[in-house]
Amino acid sequence: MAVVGLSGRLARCYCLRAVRSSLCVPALQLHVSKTAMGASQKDFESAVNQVKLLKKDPGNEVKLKLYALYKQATEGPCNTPKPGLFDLINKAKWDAWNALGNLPKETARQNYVDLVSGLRSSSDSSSQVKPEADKKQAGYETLVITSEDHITKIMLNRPAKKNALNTQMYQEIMLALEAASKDDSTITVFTGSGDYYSSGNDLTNFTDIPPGGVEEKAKNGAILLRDFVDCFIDFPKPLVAVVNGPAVGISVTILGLFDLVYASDRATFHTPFSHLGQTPEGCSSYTFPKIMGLAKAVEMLIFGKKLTAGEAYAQGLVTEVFPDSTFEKEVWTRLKAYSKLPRNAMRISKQIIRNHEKEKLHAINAEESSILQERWLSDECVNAVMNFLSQKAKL
Ligand SMILES: CCCCCCCCCCC/C=C/C(=O)SCCNC(=O)CCNC(=O)[C@H](O)C(C)(C)COP(=O)(O)OP(=O)(O)OC[C@H]1O[C@@H](n2cnc3c(N)ncnc32)[C@H](O)[C@@H]1OP(=O)(O)O
Repeated sequence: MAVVGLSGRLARCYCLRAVRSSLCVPALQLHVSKTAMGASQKDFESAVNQVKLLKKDPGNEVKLKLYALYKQATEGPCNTPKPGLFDLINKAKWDAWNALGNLPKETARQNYVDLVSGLRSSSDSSSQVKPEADKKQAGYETLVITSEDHITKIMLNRPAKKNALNTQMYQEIMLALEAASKDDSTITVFTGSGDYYSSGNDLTNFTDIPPGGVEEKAKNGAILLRDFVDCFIDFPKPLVAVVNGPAVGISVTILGLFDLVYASDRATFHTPFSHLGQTPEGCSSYTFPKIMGLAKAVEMLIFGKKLTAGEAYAQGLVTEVFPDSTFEKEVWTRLKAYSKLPRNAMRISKQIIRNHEKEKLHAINAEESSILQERWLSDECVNAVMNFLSQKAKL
C-alpha cells in the first residue's frame, strides 16, 4: 500500500488527503502528560516534529505504523467505522490502527518516539550515501520505482496481466507522480515490465460491485479516472513514455499528455473503445485530433484502428521509434543525457508550453469521465466486458 503526502492541485488525487494530515500532525493537538515509564509529551511532540524533517522517505509501511501509533497515543484504541472496500488508503490506515488493539496510550507514545528515533539515525547515516545511488522505492505493489541519474522511472509491473491497470495501480501511479513531482529528479519516465507496455484498464475492475450497486461503482470509477488523468495534466516535470511493447486503451490515450514518447518498433497503439461500448478518455478526444488531425483521430478513437509504432510516429503521437534490439540502450543513453539539463529551465519551459491548455484539459477530462460513468452502465459496455471475462475474448 502506497501512502505519501499531497499538495496543490495534485491533492485531488484519490482520497489521500487524510494521510497527509495524519502524518503531519500538529503538535498542539497533543494532550498527553509525562509518565514515569514512558516518553513525555515533549518527547512525543518533538518526535512528531522530527518526522516532518526526515531526509529520507521512510516508506509507506513505516508511515502507516507511525500513523497508527500516533492515533493510538492521542485517541486510544480504534473506534471509528471501517472504511469501505474501495477506500484503499483509509482502509489501510484503519487496519494499521485497529491492529494495535488495546495497546495503552503511553506505550503507543513510547513506541512512536522509539520508531522516530530509529528512523532519524538511519536517515542520518543514509544521507552520507551518494544521493544519486540507484534505489528502488518500497511500498508499491504494482509498480517498480527507481531513481538514478536524476531520472525517476515508474515501471508498470503486472507483466502476467500485460500490465493492465487495476484500481490499485491507478492509485499507486497517482502517488508515484506526486512523489516524483517533489523529488530531486529532473525527468520522470513511465515504462512497462515484460512484453507489454500496458493492456489498459483491467477489465476485472468491473467485477467488484460495492454495496451501493453498479451506479456507485460507475461513480467511483469516474472519480478515479478523473483524478488519475488530472495528475498527468498537472505533472510539472518533463514526462517521458518508454513504450516497450503494445499499448492499449488508457495507456495510449494519456500519451497525449506526455512530453516525449519513445517506442520500440514492436509497440502498437490501440484504443478499441467502441468495441468495448466505451468512449475516449485521458483527454484524447481533444489531444488526438490536435496531434494527428481529425481524420486519423477518428480512425483510432471511434473505429479502433490499431497503429504500428511507425504509424504512430507518422501521426505525431510518438516522438521516435527505435529497433527493439537496441531500444533500451538507445533510449536510456538519450534520457541520461537529457536528465543533466538544468532542472528549472526544463520545468519552466514545460509550464510555458502546457499552461495555456491546463484548464481546458481539466474540463475535458471531467466531461470524458462523466460520459464514461454513463457508458459503463450501458448494455453495450456490460456485454463487451462480460464477453472478455467469460470467454476471454481478445481484442
Ligand atoms: C465501472 C468500473 C470502473 C473501474 C475503474 C475505471 C478506471 C478508469 C478506466 C478508464 C477507461 C479505460 C479504458 C481502457 O483502457 S479500454 C482497454 C481495455 N483493455 C482491453 O480491452 C484489453 C483486454 N485484453 C486483451 O484483449 C488481451 O489480453 C491482450 C490482447 C491485451 C493480450 O492478449 P495475449 O493473448 O497476448 O495475452 P492474454 O490475453 O493471455 O493475457 C495474459 C493475462 O492477462 C490478462 N489481461 C490482459 N489484459 C487484461 C485487461 N485489460 N484486463 C484484465 N485482464 C487482462 C488476461 O486475461 C490473461 O489473464 P490469465 O492469464 O489469468 O488468463
